[in-house]
Amino acid sequence: MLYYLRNIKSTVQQTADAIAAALKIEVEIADADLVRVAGTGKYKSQCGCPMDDGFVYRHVLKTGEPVIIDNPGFNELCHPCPCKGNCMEYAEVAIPIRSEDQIIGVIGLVSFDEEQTKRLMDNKQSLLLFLEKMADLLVGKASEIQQNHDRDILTSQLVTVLNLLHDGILLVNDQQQITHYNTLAAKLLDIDEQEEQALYHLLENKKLWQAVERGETFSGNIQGKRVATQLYCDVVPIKKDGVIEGAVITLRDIQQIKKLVKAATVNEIETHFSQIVGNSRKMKELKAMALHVAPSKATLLIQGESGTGKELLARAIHQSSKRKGHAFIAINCGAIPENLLESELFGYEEGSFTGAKRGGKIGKFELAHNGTLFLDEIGDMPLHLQVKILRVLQERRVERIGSSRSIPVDVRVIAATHRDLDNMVKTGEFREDLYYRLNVIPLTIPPLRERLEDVPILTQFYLDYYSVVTDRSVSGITPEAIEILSHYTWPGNVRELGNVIEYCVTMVAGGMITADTMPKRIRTENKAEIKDLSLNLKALERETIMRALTLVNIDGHKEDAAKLLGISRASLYRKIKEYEIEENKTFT
Ligand SMILES: Nc1ncnc2c1ncn2[C@@H]1O[C@H](COP(=O)(O)OP(=O)(O)OP(=O)(O)O)[C@@H](O)[C@H]1O
Repeated sequence: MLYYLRNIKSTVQQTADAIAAALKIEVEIADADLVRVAGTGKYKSQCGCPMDDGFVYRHVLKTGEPVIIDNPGFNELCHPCPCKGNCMEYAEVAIPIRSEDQIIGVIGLVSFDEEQTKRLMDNKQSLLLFLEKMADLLVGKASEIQQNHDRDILTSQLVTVLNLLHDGILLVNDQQQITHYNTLAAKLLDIDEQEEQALYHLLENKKLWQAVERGETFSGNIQGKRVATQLYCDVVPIKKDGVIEGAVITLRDIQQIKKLVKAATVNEIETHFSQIVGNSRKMKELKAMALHVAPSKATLLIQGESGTGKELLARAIHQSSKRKGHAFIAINCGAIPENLLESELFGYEEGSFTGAKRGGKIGKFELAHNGTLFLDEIGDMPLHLQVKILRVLQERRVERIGSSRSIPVDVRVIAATHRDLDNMVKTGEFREDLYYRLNVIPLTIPPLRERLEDVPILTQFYLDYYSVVTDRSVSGITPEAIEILSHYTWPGNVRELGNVIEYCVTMVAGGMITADTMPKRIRTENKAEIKDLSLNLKALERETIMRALTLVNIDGHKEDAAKLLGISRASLYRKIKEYEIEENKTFT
């Protein structure tokens, strides 16, 4: 590292004065750029000036060797000097100021009379040793100043970085004293910068204090002592060569975390009952029922086939409840591997299992505090987790994996499934106690095939939606196409209908949706269905006619049979012929 004598000007001057006083001789000290940094006697007034004719010093700086000149003007170093022959100096000693492998300056002693010259020349060797010691002192001081300066810069860089962070940061020493904190920590904990700060003055939690003292990690909710705010803290110990030096504590305002969660879950998808499309009697009844139970605290179970809108209904219920200002957290129990599901739901403490994240993890129950937790596909929940869910529902507290601390949670659970839970209880696949707990208010969404009258309105809804989303307007849909949609069985329910309309809107691009532009499977199933239906109708008609003939006891009473059937005698004869009914057969 390169040190600069100009950074320790006053120390350099004090050193020059001390040498001059001790040796009664003039002293000048130059830096590596040949600028006089300090001087005594007649040189004092020339400090800060470049030494243009410092041929001797230039040589010392270049070679790193001391120089003694006892015959100024005759020494070969004096040859280029313009003052050669008029030199006022009697003798000179110059030694390098060396820092590691660099020369950072020169100390020069100059005599201006015989007496000074004698003193200089008689004690050459001890003088050189003395000057070397002085040079070392200057290097030591320069390095100390430079290191302080570098440390100050590093500190202010760190402070800037710390203050840019979105977490509060406390640095604590091994005595639990706070040595540094950023502005957010000062705000979160109400730190008074005049006071000396001990950790226990600011944060109320023995486990946290112990973790710092023992050099252990810690994560958890903590109450600030001077503020009402609940904080989420992480402690990471600082150790050097195995010795505890202190810790870094990060602080997050729990309300802020919740706001972020809410922003990510609520604002984006606010769902209202008006968004649940459907005017069929069954849907009207369902929506009325759901609207009625929405404000209550009751746990709900929504049953229905895939794609019938279970999550949509759950969101609408949340939005119509007092919890709407808080998070709606959805988790699909069937889509998460069994070994991860538990930690997703309940969270875990740091170090509770191999692979656990540093700082632990907040579970969905905690995230949904004050809000709604939507447990989709609850029928896929493993039995051992069903027990844990039941416990949370009963005790309204949750325990993270690896923690004995139970955290109070106020969560409304809405569960959903496409499976027959009633039957699963009978076969032992679903716990009866949990089933009854969840099924306080059951809501069943009918499959689309049981409310085909909703197909036209849903079709229009998706036509409008996908015209906007795909930016391709459609001029309309033919009655025949609507007819086909209305006769399809919709195994994938509303989701499938939405997909079909998206396909049509994309395919026709500005034109009319017709039967021919429908996906093939919809058209083919439909034709087969219509054929089936007409065959069924014919079979039914044949059977009814045969029953009527039996009732009136066949022979001679065809008129009565026609009356019973509400058709003319001629029609009855035509149909007997058409259906090849054997007239003399007795029908029982
Ligand atoms: N009545 C409806 N009105 C408007 N959109 C609906 C309706 N029902 C369902 N949808 C839409 O259909 C899609 C599927 O709905 P949702 O995810 O709520 O169904 P689900 O029953 O939860 O399905 P799964 O059981 O497969 O998760 C969503 O895009 C949803 O917006």
